[in-house]
Amino acid sequence: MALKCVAVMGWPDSGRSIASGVVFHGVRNSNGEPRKIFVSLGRFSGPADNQKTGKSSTGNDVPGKLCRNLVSLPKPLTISVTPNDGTKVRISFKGSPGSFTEDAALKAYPNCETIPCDEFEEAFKAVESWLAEKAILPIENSSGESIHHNYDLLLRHRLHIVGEVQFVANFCPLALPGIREEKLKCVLSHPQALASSDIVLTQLGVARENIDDTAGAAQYVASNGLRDAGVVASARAAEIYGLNILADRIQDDPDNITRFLVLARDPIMPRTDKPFKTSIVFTLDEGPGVLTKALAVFALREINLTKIESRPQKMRALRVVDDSNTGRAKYFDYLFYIDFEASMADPRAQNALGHLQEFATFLRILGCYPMDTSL
Ligand SMILES: O=C(O)C(=O)Cc1ccccc1
Repeated sequence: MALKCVAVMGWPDSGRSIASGVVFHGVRNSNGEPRKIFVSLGRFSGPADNQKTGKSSTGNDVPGKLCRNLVSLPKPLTISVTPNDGTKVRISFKGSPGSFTEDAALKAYPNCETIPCDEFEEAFKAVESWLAEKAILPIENSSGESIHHNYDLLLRHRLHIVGEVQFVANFCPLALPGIREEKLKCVLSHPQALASSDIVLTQLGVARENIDDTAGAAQYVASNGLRDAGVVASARAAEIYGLNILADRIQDDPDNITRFLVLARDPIMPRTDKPFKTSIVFTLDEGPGVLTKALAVFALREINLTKIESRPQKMRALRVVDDSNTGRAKYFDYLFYIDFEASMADPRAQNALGHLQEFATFLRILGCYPMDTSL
């Protein structure tokens, strides 16, 4: 099997983006048809540079006054690249202003304009429709929980992973000014924030109510003047919605890290001068030892795996959109998501994926991006 790499560049002067990418040819499927792994594809970059949404965290459509000045700004990781025309990079995220996801966006892109969305799907669509240049979404945390829904969205959409952000969320109990923690009967927050703050919340003896957005919970308590309800949210949420910070870092594990992915319409060019990670998803035929064989393609080349996730697909069709954007219904027994520590510019990674493709029934590279080594 010959593995050929082709770098494709084109149309820089025509108002279109440079189509840059790496195509791996030479593999045939069981019907003898050629198959290829397509890493990336150029896109039209013209329209919508001045488009704005009505909903911007910097546009301040948010009620509440500043209350305390206890905000610890996240340490910059700065993947940050400001667009050439001097405008701020627009980053969509699910949640309200003051959420931890927005904190993560500001860590990586300190000067960005964040675009709050009601759902993860909307954050993807904001990028696809040019309302945002990037989306950011949580994917897993160091307690071992993965956000499975977001894995499904990665596959259903054709955005590329262009970065990761590792972020230690500082969970703070918040309440209306003048309310002491003994007065609280219940605490509202994202299930992950509630679960991670179990020891302190148990000591407080409060009921817990799940809301899928910590900052949204803060906004709710503030705007409804709830005197017997607190929230677990960020110090920035306290500032935005005019709540008091009752304590700091109440998480059971002070080092619990949440990992976020940054997505964009175009992939970034893989490099080898700094540590890169690659994320892939694939399916295998059923049979004894096939997963071992799949993992061996990395072990043989001494490529470290940082994540493996499997998602059963027995019960429902999944609409898969590949880079050619020809969506079709597919039924898989299992999807395997793997992150490995190598750049696609590294021949070891190219050979490993060429090898994997010899027996994988589906393979897509979700992105190749610099590792966040800031923590
Ligand atoms: O609700 C938020 O603030 C989020 O951004 C989701 C989340 C919740 C807890 C930890 C990390 C991200």
